[in-house]
Amino acid sequence: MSTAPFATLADFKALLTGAPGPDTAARAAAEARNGQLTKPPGALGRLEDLAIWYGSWRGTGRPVINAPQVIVFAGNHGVTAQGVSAFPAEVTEQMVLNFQHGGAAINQLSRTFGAKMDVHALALDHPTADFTQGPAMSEADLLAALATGWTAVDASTDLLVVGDMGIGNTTAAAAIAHALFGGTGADWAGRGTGVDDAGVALKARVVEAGLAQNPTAKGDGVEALRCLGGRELAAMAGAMARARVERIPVILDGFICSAAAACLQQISASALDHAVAGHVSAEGAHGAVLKALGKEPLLSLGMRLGEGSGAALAISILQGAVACHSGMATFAEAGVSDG
Ligand SMILES: O=C(O)c1ccc[n+]([C@@H]2O[C@H](COP(=O)([O-])O)[C@@H](O)[C@H]2O)c1
Ligand SMILES: Cc1cc2nc[nH]c2cc1C
Repeated sequence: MSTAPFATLADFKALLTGAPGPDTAARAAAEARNGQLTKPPGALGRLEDLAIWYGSWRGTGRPVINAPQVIVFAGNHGVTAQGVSAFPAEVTEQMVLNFQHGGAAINQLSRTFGAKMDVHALALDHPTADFTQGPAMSEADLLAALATGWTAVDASTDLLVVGDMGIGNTTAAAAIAHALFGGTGADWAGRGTGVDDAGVALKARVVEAGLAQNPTAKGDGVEALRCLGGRELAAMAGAMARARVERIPVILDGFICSAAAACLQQISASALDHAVAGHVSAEGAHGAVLKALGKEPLLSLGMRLGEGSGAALAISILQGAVACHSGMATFAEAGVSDG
């Protein structure tokens, strides 16, 4: 799709709110099949739920995963002027080149699990405004970034991972979490790329200053994304929304991806029904965000890289779940006594 089917934020919200749910007949068929497979009931644990969930979104009781897509979105953040990251802002662009040359972790993980990987750099020469001074983005900026995400999703994709690259974006994600879930700045500020205790305390103050400067962001997913987010967060939200509308299952990545997802969930309570949490990252507040989203992470490996890396690793879990569900023999087929 070359152009997004929304021209206004109201259109975007309406698309998300009106998105179709999973296929209940496919779900019933998948559940029935799961009950006949050559294993004790429930013996594959959460893999069974995953396969049934996946089939319900793909509209089949016996699904396959043929075309996973990983999309990495990159953006620059004006809030880096506050000294909130352990790395300089130019690393964002340098890492984009690394992605394009195949040298990043996400390149290796995407290839390992057979996912197509795309990279979208969003106006890196024009960082968003420092949100301690005013809104990070205008409505036009937000719409453009949402549209970039929306159109980046291949129509043929059957499993989506969205990743982020943006020096300073753990501060943006913390500010979004503060806006949507309350608490204090310290509840959401973490080490990001590796700031020390003084750096975390500074981030907490910056997060609180951001919400004080942008009161419309409080409790409002669209305004939180516009005022406190960044272009890559908005593009991730746009891609996840497209996937929701097209019934493409999504694996959520870390703290930044989850903050973008939280904005969608605030807009529509069912906006993340097509998503599972790939992992819980080492960023201190990620677990609390996942809890607020009602998502139990598949993996907990101490990762805090972003790029979609934790979610890409979790593609393998879903592939395993779907392979068992769709490839195993039934008791009748295999001539195994079913007790
Ligand atoms: O995904 C996560 O949970 C995560 C946690 C910590 C850091 N990151 C990555 O590190 C960058 C942001 O860190 P920072 O310290 O610059 O805010 C950005 O490129 C993220 O992808 C990502
Ligand atoms: C080197 C580097 C790689 C990254 N990948 C995602 N965020 C990152 C941040 C840094 C600093």
